[in-house]
Amino acid sequence: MFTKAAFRGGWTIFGSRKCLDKVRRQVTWKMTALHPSRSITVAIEGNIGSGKTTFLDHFSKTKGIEVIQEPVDMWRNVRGHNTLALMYSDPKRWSFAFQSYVQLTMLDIHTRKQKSLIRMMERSIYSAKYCFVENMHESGNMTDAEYVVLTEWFDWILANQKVQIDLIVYLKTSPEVCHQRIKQRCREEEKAIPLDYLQALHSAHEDWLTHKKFPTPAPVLVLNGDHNLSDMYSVFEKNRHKILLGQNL
Ligand SMILES: Nc1ncnc2c1ncn2[C@@H]1O[C@H](COP(=O)(O)OP(=O)(O)O)[C@@H](O)[C@H]1O
Ligand SMILES: Nc1nc2c(ncn2[C@H]2C[C@H](O)[C@@H](COP(=O)(O)O)O2)c(=O)[nH]1
Repeated sequence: MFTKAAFRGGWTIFGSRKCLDKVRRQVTWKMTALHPSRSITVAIEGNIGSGKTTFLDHFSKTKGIEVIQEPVDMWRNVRGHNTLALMYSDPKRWSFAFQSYVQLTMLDIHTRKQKSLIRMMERSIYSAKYCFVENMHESGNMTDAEYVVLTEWFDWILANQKVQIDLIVYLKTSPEVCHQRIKQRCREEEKAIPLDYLQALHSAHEDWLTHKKFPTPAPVLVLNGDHNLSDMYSVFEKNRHKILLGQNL
């Protein structure tokens, strides 16, 4: 560590005041880099099977980070009804009901009291609307009337509730890789997910996060999610300071 003398007599040890100021800036930046001055929320976005849970598991080991995974188990058991399975089995019939409940559960997460300085949440109310609801409406699985009712709810929530996020980490994983990983994970309800559904969801994420077809509520940090597991951990660590500062440096 730098001693007080070093700072006081900077010119003697560092050769010049300019050099000392540079060192001071670097030390200050390093010291704040892992401890933002206010609470921040980071949303991990990406296709099904893109590696979001793996990302969250990795950072859950860091002290001072609160991790909230997607409430999939709540969607699988709404007072005894598995709405996730219903949606996959008959999307035309169940997309609206399922997305209504997704929107409610995500709102609940966004508005929960934050337990740590840094909160990392799997997906957000934004991707539910801008990716999944858009895809269901475009694919004809949601009627115009259902779409506008969900949009009215969404617009009211944004106008009346605190659902802000400070950084979006976008795990950009190719649909083909997601498809392989979903098979590997073999979640019962997802066994029949076709590649073209993942391709449509990839386009929806790209439309939102890359082409900005819809507002992005925070800076977007794009990480290539196609690497193998050990390389992904290196990618996570290489970007740790950007992720924990809650901004795309
Ligand atoms: N980089 C990777 N390489 C190989 N398998 C991975 C990688 N990341 C995740 N997986 C595996 O793929 C499946 C889906 O990963 P997961 O993190 O659950 O994705 P998501 O939460 O985005 O759906 C899991 O079985 C997980 O162990
Ligand atoms: N139709 C929607 N499905 C959603 C939404 N959010 C998540 N999901 C599905 C996709 C997966 O089958 C499962 C968990 O997602 P992972 O990406 O974590 O595997 O839930 C949504 O808003 N609409």
